[in-house]
Amino acid sequence: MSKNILEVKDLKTYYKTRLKEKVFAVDGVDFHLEDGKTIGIAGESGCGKSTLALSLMGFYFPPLHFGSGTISINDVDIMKLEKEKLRKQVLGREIAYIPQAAMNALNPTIKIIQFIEDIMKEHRPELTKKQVYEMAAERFETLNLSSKVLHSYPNELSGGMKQRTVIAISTILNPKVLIADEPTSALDVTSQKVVIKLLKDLLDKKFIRSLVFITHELPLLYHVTDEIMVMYAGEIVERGKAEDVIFNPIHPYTKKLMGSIIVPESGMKDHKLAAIPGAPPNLKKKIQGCRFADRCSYTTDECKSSKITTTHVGDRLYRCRIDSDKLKEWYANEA
Ligand SMILES: Nc1ncnc2c1ncn2[C@@H]1O[C@H](COP(=O)(O)OP(=O)(O)OP(=O)(O)O)[C@@H](O)[C@H]1O
Repeated sequence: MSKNILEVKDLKTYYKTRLKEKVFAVDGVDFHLEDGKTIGIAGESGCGKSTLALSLMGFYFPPLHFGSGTISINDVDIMKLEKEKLRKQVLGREIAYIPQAAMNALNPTIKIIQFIEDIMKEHRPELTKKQVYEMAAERFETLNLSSKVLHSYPNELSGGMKQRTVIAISTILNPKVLIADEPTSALDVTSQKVVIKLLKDLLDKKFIRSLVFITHELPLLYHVTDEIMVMYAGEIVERGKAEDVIFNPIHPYTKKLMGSIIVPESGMKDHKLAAIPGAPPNLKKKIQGCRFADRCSYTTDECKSSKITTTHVGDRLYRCRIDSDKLKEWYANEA
């Protein structure tokens, strides 16, 4: 087994609102990512995916606060690092993050090359402007992006090209892990495919070693990541090999999530679409029992009152008190 590049233990992070209320957005998350592996994080809007990504990067700026737990990147506990060390030694170099809608946040008055020059000034000050340009041009060409893009302003680029450019800039220091938050949303299908191809190229060419891909479109991950974690209401409710989670879900939430999404895969064309009834719980309140209980078809009184733990079945885990064989039997009877 290879070493964990990312390891998170019982992580709890929360937002403090202006009314001083706490929103427990990441509530006891455990996970690890092996060096060289890719993982997807899926779940409905508001289940805590982006907050988990921010938390992994140590971006604790109000209203987001660290509660408890540990986050280790390449064996370094980032919560024990000074802010300056974290910024200079870990962020960008060990781990890079592309936030949601990053392509729209590029300063429109700055040429693409200048974003790269700014990164290099901080991390590779020994390089001349010419060397930075040559290095950037080579990287862009290797990734099938014209080096002409370096002379462009962000607004001169199409949406898809802007997103590929953001990804190329964010990975210029060859970080070990890239966390990409919804990198394909708001793009047309062709651009989505090109962005996914770029992420695969980055992995193949070893510019990055591991990838965390966040999306609300669970089936998309089938083509992208080795494994999938499903998040619901601040918790990880299921994890397993991408194919298993998509085609053979255990947790009733994963099952419902798959049932609510259009799946272009062959063999799944006949599946009936159904929205998940109700809404996720209010994360301002401490929740007793299963967080999905109010929306689940199989809920019993015990689900609402008992402490729900994580069950491991081989390399699969799920957070439901009902036995996986029983759940599968019910799903088969319903099909
Ligand atoms: N700045 C904030 N202040 C207070 N609560 C917040 C803030 N940002 C997010 N939240 C809350 O934290 C919870 C998790 O939100 P988060 O954005 O992490 O979910 P998500 O799964 O990434 O959703 P999306 O796919 O829409 O980005 C939600 O209940 C959300 O309302």
